[in-house]
Amino acid sequence: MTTLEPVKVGICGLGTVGGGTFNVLTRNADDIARRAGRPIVIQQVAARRDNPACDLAGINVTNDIFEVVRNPDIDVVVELIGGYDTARELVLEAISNGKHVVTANKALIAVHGNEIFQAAAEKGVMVAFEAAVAGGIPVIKSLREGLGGNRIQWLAGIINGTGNYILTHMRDEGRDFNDVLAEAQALGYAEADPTFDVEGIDAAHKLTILASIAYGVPLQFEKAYTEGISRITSEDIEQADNLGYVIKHLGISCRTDEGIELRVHPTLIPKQRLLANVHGVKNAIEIMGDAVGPTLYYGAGAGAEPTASAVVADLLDVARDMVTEHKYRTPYLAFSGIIEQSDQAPQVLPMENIVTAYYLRLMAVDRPGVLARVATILSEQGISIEALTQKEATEGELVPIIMLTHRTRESSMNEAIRQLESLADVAGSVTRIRVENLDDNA
Ligand SMILES: NC(=O)C1=CN([C@@H]2O[C@H](COP(=O)(O)OP(=O)(O)OC[C@H]3O[C@@H](n4cnc5c(N)ncnc54)[C@H](O)[C@@H]3O)[C@@H](O)[C@H]2O)C=CC1
Ligand SMILES: N[C@@H](CC=O)C(=O)O
Ligand code: NA
Repeated sequence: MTTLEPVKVGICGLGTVGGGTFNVLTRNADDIARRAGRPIVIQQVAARRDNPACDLAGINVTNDIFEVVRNPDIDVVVELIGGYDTARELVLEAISNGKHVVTANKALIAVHGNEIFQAAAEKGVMVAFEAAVAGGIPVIKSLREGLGGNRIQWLAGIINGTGNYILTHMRDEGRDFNDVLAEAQALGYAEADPTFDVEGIDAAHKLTILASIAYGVPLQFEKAYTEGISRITSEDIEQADNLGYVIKHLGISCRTDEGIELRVHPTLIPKQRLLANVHGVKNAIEIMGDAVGPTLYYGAGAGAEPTASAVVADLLDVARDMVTEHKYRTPYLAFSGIIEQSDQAPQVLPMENIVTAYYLRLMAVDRPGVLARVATILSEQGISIEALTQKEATEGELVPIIMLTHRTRESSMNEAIRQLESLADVAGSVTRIRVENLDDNA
């Protein structure tokens, strides 16, 4: 029996995830070595400053991340600095130096992934990114390998831990948005720029990656529809609750006859659905395959060691597959030749073409005929109302009118909202929240 050489790893970035990865790799070294069939050793760490959670005694530490990708003794570069530009440069140089790459950087993969995978394929190296989607949940591996026999019909998930943490604490404790966001930042959940979390950009990065793996299409982040949670009010949370729904921030991607839906937005989910009961930093993704039916993946979507769990699992895969010829390895995005055949791929649908149900809240002057005028506008756009509530008001006061509609096309709803907002009876803008209406009966 031949004994394999240790796999030598260089970690770039020693923040939340870098520190977690260092500690998990060190603490569980024996089990990891037995699983990989050889030790996985930390050869070098690049950090701008110490991480108090890590004991770096005896470790080769540099403050130059590029020293790691140029270090001839390193087999695998672990990119945990985050961001687009320097990370892209670092990863492309690592690849060009023949090193395998593990990254947790969804922004990098969603935006520069096509270029990175092309370069990696030419060089015959692996790029693994399990931590990039839903932190510790092994959803990339499940979708890419575990569901490999299925035609994927849709997937929907809570894929931003910070956003879910904020919505959960606002709803359960009536706390202020900014106060809960500061707490999520202190816990290490948020992105360096937290607008990525609250405006849905981070979730759109992750959805882009999942959709590409699900349907075998190139990464197309620029076509994702992105709406965040910053405009969700406690009034809407309460109204949704009265109607039997919970508001969650969902990433949804469906395969339709017209193309692929790729959308991230706040969504009303019926309280009894599993996704409605995912709280705090937890993430969950429901995936519908034609053979398996619905499956659900649940766990911590952010945090040092949950995310490190995924980084280390990737290192194990890389360690095992280093001895396999590149053409026999699992393709980066599950399907072979995605980027080469991009002109034949199904198109991402413009948002105006999607069909869904809606929650609408408008503030109206309480005078005779207002409901009839609202109903006429909706009916002229072919939109039928499933439920309507109007609160009692005293003379001249603005009252909320809350409606749930049946499924309709987004373009019709855009036109109806435009007309509603121009009514003299309606004050301000109309709040629209889409209602989850995915069919999970396989
Ligand atoms: N925090 C989390 O729960 C999760 C984060 N991620 C991703 O993991 C990556 C890292 O995120 P965090 O650890 O949260 O960020 P962080 O900000 O805690 O850590 C990044 C570290 O990289 C260092 N760094 C940045 N540029 C550097 C450079 N040029 N040279 C040397 N050091 C440099 C920073 O000083 C910092 O210590 C990001 O891509 C993020 O999106 C993914 C899943 C979960
Ligand atoms: N900021 C992200 C971190 C994990 O991807 C999140 O909150 O989900
Ligand atoms: Na993951």
